[in-house]
Amino acid sequence: MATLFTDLFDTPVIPGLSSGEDIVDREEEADLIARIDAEALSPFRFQGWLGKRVTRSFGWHYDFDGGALAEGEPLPKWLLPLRRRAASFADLGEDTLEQALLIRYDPGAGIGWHRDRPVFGHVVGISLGAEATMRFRRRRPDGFLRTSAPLAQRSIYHMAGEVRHEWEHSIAEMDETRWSVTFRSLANGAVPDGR
Ligand SMILES: O=C(O)CCC(=O)C(=O)O
Ligand SMILES: [Fe+2]
Repeated sequence: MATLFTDLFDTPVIPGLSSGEDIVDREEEADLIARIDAEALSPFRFQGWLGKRVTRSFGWHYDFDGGALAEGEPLPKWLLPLRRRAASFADLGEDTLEQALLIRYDPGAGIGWHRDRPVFGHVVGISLGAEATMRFRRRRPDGFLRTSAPLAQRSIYHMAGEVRHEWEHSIAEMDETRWSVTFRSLANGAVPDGR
């Protein structure tokens, strides 16, 4: 199946990265955006800095200030049908996507270079509102290998394997508002009591 992230020969641009278009329709998109905006979103905190994007997580909360994973509030009911679709797209059991992160990027907000925390496993993201470009880079002895992929409105992506663990990703500041919902599984051993 050809996806946004495949080349002419249907090879993923980066192994482990796949995407699909129109995972929700326009009406569902408008409803999800209203639901996200109705949640108490707060500026992303990182080691004392406040980011421009606003976020809220459910299921598990990774505290970037303290560097710890903590159990959070359960996923709200309105997110469950979207999680079901995300899990089906990524061929995962829906219960394995234990964390949900809501983000709103107001104009001028983006997300800097990072790899998602190792306590998480699969990352499945849904893009709402303005289209963005996700940039990818991987360090090589002689510099960075770079590529990018469009995050179309109402599309979904899945990061696992190489793209998830070997590459960093970022989104440049945008002029228009974008919302995303990302679902994550936990990595094996992320929770000390072994559950
Ligand atoms: O907004 C997105 O789709 C990506 C967010 C992201 O990279 C993250 O939360 O780690
Ligand atoms: Fe990320």
